[in-house]
Amino acid sequence: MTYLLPAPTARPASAPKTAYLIASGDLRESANVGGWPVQAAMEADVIAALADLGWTVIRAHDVDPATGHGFISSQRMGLEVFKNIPTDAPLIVAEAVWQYSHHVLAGLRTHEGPILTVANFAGDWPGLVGLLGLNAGLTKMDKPYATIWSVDFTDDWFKAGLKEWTETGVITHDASHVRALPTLPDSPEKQLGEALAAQLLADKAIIGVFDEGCMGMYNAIFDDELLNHTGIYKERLSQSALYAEMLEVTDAEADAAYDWLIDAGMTFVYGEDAATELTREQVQWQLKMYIAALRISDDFGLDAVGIQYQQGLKDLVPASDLAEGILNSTERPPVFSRDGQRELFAGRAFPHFNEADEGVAVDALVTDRVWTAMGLVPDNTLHDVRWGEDYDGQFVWVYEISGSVPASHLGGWQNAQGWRQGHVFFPAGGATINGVSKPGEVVLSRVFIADGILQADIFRASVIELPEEETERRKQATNPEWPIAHVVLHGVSRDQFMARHKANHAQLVYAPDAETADKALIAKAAMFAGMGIQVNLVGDVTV
Ligand SMILES: C[C@H](O)[C@@H](O)[C@@H](O)C(=O)CO
Repeated sequence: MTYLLPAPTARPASAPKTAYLIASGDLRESANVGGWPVQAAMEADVIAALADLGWTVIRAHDVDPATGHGFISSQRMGLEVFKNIPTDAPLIVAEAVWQYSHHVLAGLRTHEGPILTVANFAGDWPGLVGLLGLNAGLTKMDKPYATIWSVDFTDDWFKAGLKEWTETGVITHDASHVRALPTLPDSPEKQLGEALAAQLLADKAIIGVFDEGCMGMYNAIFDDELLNHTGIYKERLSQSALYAEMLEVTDAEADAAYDWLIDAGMTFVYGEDAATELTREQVQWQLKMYIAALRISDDFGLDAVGIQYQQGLKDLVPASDLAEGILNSTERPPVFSRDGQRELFAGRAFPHFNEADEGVAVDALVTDRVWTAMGLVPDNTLHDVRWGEDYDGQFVWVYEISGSVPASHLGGWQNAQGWRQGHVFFPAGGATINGVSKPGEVVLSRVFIADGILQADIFRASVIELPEEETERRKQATNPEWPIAHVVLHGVSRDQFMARHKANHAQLVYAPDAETADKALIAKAAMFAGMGIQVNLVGDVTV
């Protein structure tokens, strides 16, 4: 018997001083088309910088005349593109937009040549967010890569880094700001963190995930075999069930939640045209989602919940952000059981992890428990690490999540404005919780997978106030409909942060003052460590 054996795919041979370039994109064609001009300009800059070093760049996939953009827009397309790349060729992944990492991770996993990820340090599209998400995915996969970024690709730091990559396949970054958590001296905070960890390990907790794997964020999927050792288990839920539950919520119940928000001072910027403007009907669906999410959380005895939204639900109902920000707020409209007899999770925030990011789930749950036990307001949120620039001699980050923060971060519901989500990302609209995060002392963190284990980076920062014109400039330079925080990291430079951070998100929680923030950080670090998570202190941290 003879069988017809598949012939191995013929790939081109690599050539000296020649790199291939690919660009991972969004699944939403509106975002790919919108972001393409910025991507094309960035790629030209990168190619010019390599030409100065005597290198040639071959783009491994063309601009598609049908769509008008040159992004890899699905995992399948990624597989096809990789068939045209020599397995040992130097490979550049260039990103000026938010991208779905899984479009390219399959190809990158088996690529044998040196890999460089590069982004423009710019705010107009979430390219830095995309870069950080991709790097975190590669880190989780244990795949070596080099990474770099630049405002205009002409600065000496960028040029030196690029040269190093062409010569060695790596780029060395300064990691002197990171240290392992030392043995903590005994303190009430250490004891609290350890006791909370022991309780979690013994009694266990459940995070409810409405559809895992949002927007290609491989880094945000935590394998059960790693997660369960921390005491946390997943309840896998379907967004279809959430939608079905939303249909059961009455208008009167959603109206009551709306009236609560209005009484608390929230305002909404309404228009007429639902295709591009916010309508009361969109908000009604968002409030039904809020109520439905809490009812399902009650049904399953959840300790935290995450809604993916961005695939599936985005074509069905308005954005999840309003519901998410309300859930993460201690002060929120009451929600009752279906029979109206019991108020659900009364008097407390219910931790929600946006974009079903399971690193955020672990962090939100821990933060909620530590801050609550210390008598502090536990309201916490993820932010996209979006961009930043110097202001008045210090680097001020733009932390900006795509739609929601707890209202307390804005100083209260009276400072929260519902703006319509942009139609490029959110066709069905819905209100954001827009505003400017109040100045104050914060603890930042990120739980991530590296070296095959769960790790947590934990660091201190201040949210500062900037003049109104500067805030407005930063909002207009990014997405003005999204809430912004002006973040100054303690003892961490821009490039140290970019090189080290292994996620597109960072978790942020306030403390009333610096001393309390330092103490709460210790309790949080002790709890993470007690859960078996490797803790790293980043920047100036007092322990
Ligand atoms: C709408 C956009 O895709 C955003 O959702 C994206 O930038 C992220 O939030 C990624 O974390």
